[in-house]
Amino acid sequence: MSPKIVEILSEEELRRTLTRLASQIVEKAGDLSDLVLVGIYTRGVPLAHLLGAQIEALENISVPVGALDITFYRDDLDRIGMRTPAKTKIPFDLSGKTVVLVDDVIFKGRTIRAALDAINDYGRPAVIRLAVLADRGHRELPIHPDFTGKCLPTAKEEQVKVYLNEIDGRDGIELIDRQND
Ligand SMILES: O=P(O)(O)OC[C@H]1O[C@H](OP(=O)(O)OP(=O)(O)O)[C@H](O)[C@@H]1O
Ligand SMILES: O=c1cc[nH]c(=O)[nH]1
Repeated sequence: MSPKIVEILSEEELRRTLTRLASQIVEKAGDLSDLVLVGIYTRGVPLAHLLGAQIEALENISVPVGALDITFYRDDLDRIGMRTPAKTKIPFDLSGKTVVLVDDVIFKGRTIRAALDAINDYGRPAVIRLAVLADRGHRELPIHPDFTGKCLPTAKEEQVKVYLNEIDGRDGIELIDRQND
């Protein structure tokens, strides 16, 4: 049987959600000249650029955007083995900055735990916040987003899939249930 797929956010809803997240970040970030966005590969990176563009449109200020590869900081690297080389691009010092980490989905929280570890290599930010497009619950660590696009109660075996035009050729979020697959 094919998996059951339910649309959670349409293209339009996803873009509207990004606009809201950008406004919330602006509202809470304090001095915008200290704000930097760091997207986590894979889809956190285009999301961080989209949020940066929205903030620029709202506030007429250019926010630095970096890209973080957390692969080497995962707590299961032994099990999954070495994958691709690090692609991190943070060509600015994070010391004293307000860093907003950006990812598409938060689930167990282990990716963000690794990201906090990785960020240490690029300076000591004044503050680190977390923005995600979808929070599907089931955390295994005490990590919670500060900015959430969509809170999505899910079953553990379901999958939340974010599609972004920049990578997937379309925008949207789907909930996928492979139980009867
Ligand atoms: O909270 P967690 O349980 O750590 O899960 C969340 C992470 O899982 C997905 O990444 P994935 O590892 O699938 O890699 P990808 O982004 O490169 O597809 C997602 O993009 C988050 O980064
Ligand atoms: O459902 C999930 C779980 C982790 N990461 C995702 O992108 N989706």
